[in-house]
Amino acid sequence: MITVEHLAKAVGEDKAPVLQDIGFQLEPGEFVALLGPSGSGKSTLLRCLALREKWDRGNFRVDGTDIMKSPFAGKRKIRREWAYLEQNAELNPNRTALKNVLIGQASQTPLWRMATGMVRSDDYMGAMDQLDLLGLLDKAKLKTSQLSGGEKQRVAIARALVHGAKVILADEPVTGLDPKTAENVLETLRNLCKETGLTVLTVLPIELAERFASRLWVLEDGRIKHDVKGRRLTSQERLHL
Ligand SMILES: Nc1ncnc2c1ncn2[C@@H]1O[C@H](COP(=O)(O)OP(=O)(O)OP(=O)(O)O)[C@@H](O)[C@H]1O
Repeated sequence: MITVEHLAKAVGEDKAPVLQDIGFQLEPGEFVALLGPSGSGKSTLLRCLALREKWDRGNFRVDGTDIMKSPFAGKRKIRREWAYLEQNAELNPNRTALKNVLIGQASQTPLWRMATGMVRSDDYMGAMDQLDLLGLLDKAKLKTSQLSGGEKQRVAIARALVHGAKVILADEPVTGLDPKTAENVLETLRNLCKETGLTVLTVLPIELAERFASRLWVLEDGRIKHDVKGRRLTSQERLHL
């Protein structure tokens, strides 16, 4: 269970308030789409939850751990168990897609493994399975510098899944993908949410959000103005989107 209360964040030199009072509870297995006009704070919210931004205020509890009050254990938990996927996936361009998936992110992998690139042979099959699931089997041996933006994003998702992420925070993961590939990626994530209890928070276009997410949040004035489960948005709720 993830609980956030009164999250506030101001940005820039003039300290413009972007997030003013964000609060929610999330159960394992939820697939949340963040919606809202440009500049409404969707990326800022994901970055705050990934602890890539310092919070100005707010309470944050994950599975009973108070993240703010136990900075060391709390932050380690988030860095190990949560994956944050930026709009431009952070991958090693000189290594293949497969190696990127196997080696993992700096926060999830022992240093010696990052440095040497050594992996256990039994990890190999799992990585190939995940690349296959995301439609990347034929790209596994290519360096990620040779992949498109969408392919890199899917490698980053495969990497998060292989390393057992419990929560994925993904900023516009299907932007730039062709419609069929985008649907495949979102269907994979949706199935993982249902079958494994993975939690996903992501920024998506509204059409895809309504088809794939189990919960829709509309951000406005620094708050979650609408929190909708199991249905589409009404015309009133989508007024400013
Ligand atoms: N580091 C920063 N310095 C100054 N302003 C910032 C910073 N980060 C974000 N902002 C501003 O905060 C506001 C919210 O930005 P954010 O990227 O979170 O919005 P968004 O809803 O994700 O927008 P979009 O849909 O266009 O990606 C914007 O006005 C943005 O310019």
